[in-house]
Amino acid sequence: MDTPTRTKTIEWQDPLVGAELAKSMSGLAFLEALVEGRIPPPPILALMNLRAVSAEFGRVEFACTPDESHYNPIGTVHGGFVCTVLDSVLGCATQTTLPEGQGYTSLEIKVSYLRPVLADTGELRAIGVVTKPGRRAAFAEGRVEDSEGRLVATATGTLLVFPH
Ligand SMILES: CC(C)(COP(=O)(O)OP(=O)(O)OC[C@H]1O[C@@H](n2cnc3c(N)ncnc32)[C@H](O)[C@@H]1OP(=O)(O)O)[C@@H](O)C(=O)NCCC(=O)NCCSC(=O)Cc1ccccc1
Repeated sequence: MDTPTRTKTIEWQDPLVGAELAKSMSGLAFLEALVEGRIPPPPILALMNLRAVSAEFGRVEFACTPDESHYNPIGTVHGGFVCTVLDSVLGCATQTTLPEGQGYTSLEIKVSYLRPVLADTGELRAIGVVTKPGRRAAFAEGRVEDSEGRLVATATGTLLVFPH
């Protein structure tokens, strides 16, 4: 079938610069620097129109604007997009609780998709909160809301904490 091709251009910076800087900063200092644009944002943020809005100990807020390029074959934004947003805020909320020298990675995430996201949904707000920080495991929860404050998705997750 001959349908018109649509394109978009993504620009990003070397992701290893920020990853290296993270090793010599507390997690909160790193997230504050990301919010204030003092470190190069990881490429996934550009790919997903995602940005870090605020960070405090145990809590982060991100914003993103999905578009048609994020669609699945059933005419809505792919569930993996919303899951990735939630994985990001759960991870970054956990990072804010970590001292310098501690790293983390996601172990598992459970997402509930409450409302579909469409190309005209507009900006989404994602909030991640640490339910319980830990020396070895952290537990976090998150939610995504649309611009009218309607709940779009929720998640809970577990993260592994380890020395860099
Ligand atoms: C439909 C349901 C699952 C259940 O809804 P119900 O139990 O009936 O609850 P309720 O009546 O309270 O409605 C609540 C809200 O639900 C929406 N809505 C409901 N019915 C329709 C409808 N007929 N048409 C359109 N929208 C409908 C509507 O916004 C409504 O809000 P409102 O009250 O108007 O403000 C809903 O929770 C939902 O859409 N979740 C998101 C799922 C999702 O996006 N998953 C990820 C994408 S899948 C993927 O990517 C995987 C894949 C990959 C590759 C290839 C293939 C697949």
